[in-house]
Amino acid sequence: MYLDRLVEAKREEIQGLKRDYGDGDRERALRLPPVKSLVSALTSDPSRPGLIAEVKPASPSKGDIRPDVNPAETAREYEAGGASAVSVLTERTLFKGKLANLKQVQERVGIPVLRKDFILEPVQLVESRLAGADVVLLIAALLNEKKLHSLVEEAHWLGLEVLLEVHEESELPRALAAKPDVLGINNRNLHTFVTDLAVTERLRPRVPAGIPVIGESGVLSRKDYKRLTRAKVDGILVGEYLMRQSSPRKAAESLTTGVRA
Ligand SMILES: O=P(O)(O)OC[C@@H](O)[C@@H](O)c1c[nH]c2ccccc12
Repeated sequence: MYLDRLVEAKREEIQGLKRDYGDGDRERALRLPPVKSLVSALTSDPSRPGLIAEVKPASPSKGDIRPDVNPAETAREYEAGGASAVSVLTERTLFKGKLANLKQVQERVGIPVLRKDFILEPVQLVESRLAGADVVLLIAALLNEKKLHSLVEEAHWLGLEVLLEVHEESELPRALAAKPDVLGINNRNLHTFVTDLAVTERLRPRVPAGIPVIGESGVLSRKDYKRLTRAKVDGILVGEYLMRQSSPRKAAESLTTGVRA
């Protein structure tokens, strides 16, 4: 299964990181200026969800989407098109991302930047902060309760915000108990790749007030975007659809304008 292989490859990468990164790097990360808040970006206009637009060169289910994409240019276009935040895939093998894309994007946009990768160990949080992330993704299905808590805590120490992603209702209590900043409901089943917007519709009402919620994956049209808007989410994360349009700015604009909750 691809996810197992991916996690295994990450574990090897983490061994390398543990050799390369030391206390000095963590100290350096702790001294960085504050991040740009995704929570603020998503809650500033309660009348509509914020668009989180993703730089996604490829994916395990679709193969190449836009492997030659210029991440910084695309992110600037997303911002000009009204996006509230940018998500940058940094996973190399299946998503054809790289860590350097994060910094390039962060240096060119004024909106928060999310690092999308498979984070399993605290050293990856230091790496993320130093590479320019404002927010990191954690995936509930990959982390036990103890790991989840310690990663959220360390992320907060480092000044990062945390987007914690769930797909199953059974993951919700554990996810909320970890006190992430934003809860993501992934419409894509990570094992079968099947996307179903009904996942957000089903889980959204199960989340208590007080934490911003975003619907992720499977938005392939303005109609889909409107459907998730009706599910009363604070943000909507869109990757593939935006990457396939010739103008990322116009594509972002077409999703964000005239859509009201
Ligand atoms: O391209 P889509 O269907 O619009 O999906 C974007 C985003 O939600 C998806 O890339 C994603 C959601 N959770 C993830 C976890 C790892 C890698 C990727 C993801």
